[in-house]
Amino acid sequence: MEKMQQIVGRARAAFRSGRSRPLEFRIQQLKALERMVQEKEKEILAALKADLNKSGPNAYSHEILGVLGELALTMEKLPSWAAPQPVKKNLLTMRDEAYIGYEPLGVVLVIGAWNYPFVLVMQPLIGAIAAGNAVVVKPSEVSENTARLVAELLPQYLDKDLYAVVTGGVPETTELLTQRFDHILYTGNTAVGKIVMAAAAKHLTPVTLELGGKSPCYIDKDCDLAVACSG
Ligand SMILES: NC(=O)c1ccc[n+]([C@@H]2O[C@H](COP(=O)([O-])OP(=O)(O)OC[C@H]3O[C@@H](n4cnc5c(N)ncnc54)[C@H](O)[C@@H]3O)[C@@H](O)[C@H]2O)c1
Ligand SMILES: CCCCCCCCCCCCC/C=C/C=O
Repeated sequence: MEKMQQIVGRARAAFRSGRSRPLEFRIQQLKALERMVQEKEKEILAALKADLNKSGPNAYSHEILGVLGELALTMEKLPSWAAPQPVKKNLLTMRDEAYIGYEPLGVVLVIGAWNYPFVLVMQPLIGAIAAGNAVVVKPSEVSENTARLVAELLPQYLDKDLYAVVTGGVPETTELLTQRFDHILYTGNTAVGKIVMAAAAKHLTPVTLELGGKSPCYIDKDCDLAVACSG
């Protein structure tokens, strides 16, 4: 418990320092992330091969291209996305300067799933950094090589206190979820989605849940029905 408290506490203290807020800082961190993906492409593809036997072209198109695309789009658009938006004045606000300003939430937790273990933690991480937050990333323990690589690489390229990685499975995630976050992004199955939402509710933390259970599935006649239906 104390370990998770320390990790989240360190991220919160770093967030409170205010250094994640300036646009230049966010873009610099996103550039560093882009450099990480480009420089460590071979290691990322090797981890995906070891975990899931993904071929190079499949892993590159599904897990690397999307991350590089998200980074490029975010770095290009961030100045306009983050800019204050003017709003129409009314009787109550006619003497005021009226605009919508976008504020970071604080400390965001990203929990990834095993099937796209790199892209599913990187894309939410990109959004959270772009919005000026501190982030705790918890990759899926099922894809252990990718999880280990993410934990090894992120501190080499990003601000170590603002952006932390926690590895581990159910016990570690359960412990992590006792902490207060300002937003939680979870990808995975629906049953665990309910656990995440219940833990978040204790702190009135908003959640974004990318759940399963809605994908069409074709089972051919030569499949073992017991195995195919066991999930
Ligand atoms: N909607 C989407 O974008 C999307 C994308 C990818 C996967 N999925 C869905 O995700 C599902 C696969 O995910 P999974 O759940 O098998 O992945 P998983 O086993 O990797 O678990 C996901 C995460 O939940 C954590 N976790 C597991 N049990 C927990 C518990 N009891 N308490 C707290 N945390 C726990 C794991 O540590 C992991 O980080 C599939 O149904 C798939 O369709 C959805
Ligand atoms: C040759 C180009 C092919 C591009 C294919 C891109 C496909 C992107 C898929 C991303 C998957 C995101 C993870 C979703 C998992 C759901 O379970």
